[in-house]
Amino acid sequence: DAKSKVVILATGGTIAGAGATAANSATYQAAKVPVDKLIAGVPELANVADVRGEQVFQIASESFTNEQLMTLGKRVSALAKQDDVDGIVITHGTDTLEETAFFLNLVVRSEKPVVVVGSMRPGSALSADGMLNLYDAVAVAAAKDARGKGVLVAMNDEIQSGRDVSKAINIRTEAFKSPWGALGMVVEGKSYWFRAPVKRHTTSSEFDIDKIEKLAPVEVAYGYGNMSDAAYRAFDKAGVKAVIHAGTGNGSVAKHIVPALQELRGKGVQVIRSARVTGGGFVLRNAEQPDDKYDWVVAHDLNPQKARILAAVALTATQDSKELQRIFWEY
Ligand SMILES: NC(=O)CC[C@H](N)C(=O)O
Repeated sequence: DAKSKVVILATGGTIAGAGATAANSATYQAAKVPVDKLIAGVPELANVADVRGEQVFQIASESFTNEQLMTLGKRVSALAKQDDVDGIVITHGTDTLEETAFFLNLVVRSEKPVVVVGSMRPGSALSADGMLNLYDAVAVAAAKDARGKGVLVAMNDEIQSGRDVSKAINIRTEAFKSPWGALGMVVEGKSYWFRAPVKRHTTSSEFDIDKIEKLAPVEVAYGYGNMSDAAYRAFDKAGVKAVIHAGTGNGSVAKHIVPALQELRGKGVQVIRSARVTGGGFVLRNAEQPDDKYDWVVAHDLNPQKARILAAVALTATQDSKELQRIFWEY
């Protein structure tokens, strides 16, 4: 059997990090080690695929911009169209890995496996997790049964849906959780599957990175007791197309914030209710707030940062709040 051909696109993060000593598991510099060195560090990759690397960026992922998402997405899409590419792995900082994975899940029109991977400890640390995570990610990207399941995240022996997964812990290697559970596991280079996503993604998506030029500006404000409307007024001045309200409980909105949000909506800004409560529920429409009356949108089960990604993509195609709500139900 010919081995699968997998391209590793490196963007930085802790998986490319280096610390002063092996005891530095948490204090180190991210985005230091080039992709060829990452690949050379795991000779076993050659057992599961023919791999080659490309250095796309060398950054910590909290600094990822919309322009960088676009650049990465267009590169993934171009590679996925090539006959000599069977799967793509993206090494990424963990802080915003969930956003990039969801973005690619929405806009890359390919059945080929796209697997995003990071690590919680730099390669220089005792019990570094990056090498096994990279091996697992390449093994999943090379696997035929990973095709058509949307963009995946392989971390800590688990295969997660890029749509659902979130960084939930900042220190432990079991940092990534999905409220709906992992899709499967990867053990010694073999994938084991237990469920598949039902939301629209990749080949069943109406969005296509090849046809998008610029993402819409969307900002997020966090809800809490005594919240003021200052952030929303500032976002409005800055020219946003949508605001994500990371509301309390069921995406609830303090009564003294409602007038500012209605004012923004009146000017055409979309108001999207997400929630700071992310353990495994979803925001119910017309509960806590009259969304129909105010012409607001609910983010379904998407956390605020994922809701930002979907809104930034969807608003390249429509400015209609009903369409936007349909998209939030379907993706
Ligand atoms: N574990 C990590 O990758 C975190 C490092 C850095 N903050 C980043 O997201 O790139």
